Amino acid sequence: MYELKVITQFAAAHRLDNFYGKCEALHGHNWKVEIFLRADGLDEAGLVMDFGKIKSRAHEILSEIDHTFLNELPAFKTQNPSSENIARYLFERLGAAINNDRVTVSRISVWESDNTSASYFLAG
Ligand SMILES: Nc1nc2c(c(=O)[nH]1)N=C([C@H](O)[C@H](O)COP(=O)(O)OP(=O)(O)OP(=O)(O)O)CN2
Ligand SMILES: [Zn+2]
Repeated sequence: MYELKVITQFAAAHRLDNFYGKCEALHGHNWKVEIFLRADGLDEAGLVMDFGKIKSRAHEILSEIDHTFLNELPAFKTQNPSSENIARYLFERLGAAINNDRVTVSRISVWESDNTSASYFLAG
């Protein structure tokens, strides 16, 4: 099994409803995003997938949330833009854009700070 990791980032504002603490208030983060891909085999170039293609797909999707107020986006109208929900959202969006019969987005980790992250990943 092969695994790739691409690190990217976005900046956005959010607040957490039903959270009784300072994160109820509007504030922002520079989120670091780790994208993990897995494949059993390689393509004819010996790659899981071109890093450039992964970065390009990620840029397209992250540009929709970069420098936004996450709570106002359709994806987060009915669920808090917590790091957990952002990780699942990006897992689903990037999976739809990248997965093929050989390659799978296997994990997304989003880091709100140097010390705190949340991940969504394929079980098993
Ligand atoms: N499991 C989660 N916990 C928290 C999330 C989250 O997305 N998932 N988010 C927050 C807030 O977004 C908040 O901005 C971060 O809070 P916190 O780490 O407590 O605050 P600081 O970055 O200021 O760090 P300190 O060093 O503790 O001051 C909260 N929790
Ligand atoms: Zn926050």
